[in-house]
Amino acid sequence: MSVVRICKIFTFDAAHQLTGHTGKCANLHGHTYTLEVVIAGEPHGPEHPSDEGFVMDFAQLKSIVKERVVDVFDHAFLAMGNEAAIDALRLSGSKVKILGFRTTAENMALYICYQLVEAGLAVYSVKLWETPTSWAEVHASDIPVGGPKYGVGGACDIE
Ligand SMILES: Nc1nc2c(c(=O)[nH]1)N=C([C@H](O)[C@H](O)COP(=O)(O)OP(=O)(O)OP(=O)(O)O)CN2
Ligand SMILES: [Zn+2]
Repeated sequence: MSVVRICKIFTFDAAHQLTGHTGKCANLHGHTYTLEVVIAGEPHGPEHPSDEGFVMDFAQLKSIVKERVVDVFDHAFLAMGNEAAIDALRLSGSKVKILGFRTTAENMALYICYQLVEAGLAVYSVKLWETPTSWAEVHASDIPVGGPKYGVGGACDIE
């Protein structure tokens, strides 16, 4: 049998702020993110009659990515943890997800990839489109055992 890669594509809307950035992204702003999740494996054989020919049922993949990532991030303020707006947003009842790292496309792709590996998926890669012209891609095989390193300046343990 041959290894085949399959992909499912998701979108979610979220706000973030790159505090300390010298450009426009230092402002609190939002994106409609597109997430491409690629799974690798050999298609099932006749011993799995329902899923024969599938690497993985797209419906099952959708359900896991939705629960672990999309539903967590959608319509949230994705925060490192030190943004001044957090308290006001929480007071107003807004959804805030503290990630503990600077919410660049690169760091978010690393985080998402690791979350999905931890969920038991045979992740090959994730690609996160932050805008229609900007994306970051992570190959699961490049993530160290124990999880991604986000950089000394990007870590934050504020909860
Ligand atoms: N390497 C990175 N650079 C930037 C990131 C990032 O996560 N990684 N993030 C931002 C901003 O958050 C925002 O995404 C702006 O990005 P940009 O591509 O510049 O957005 P535009 O709307 O200006 O895109 P155009 O297609 O060029 O109009 C900034 N940089
Ligand atoms: Zn942005």
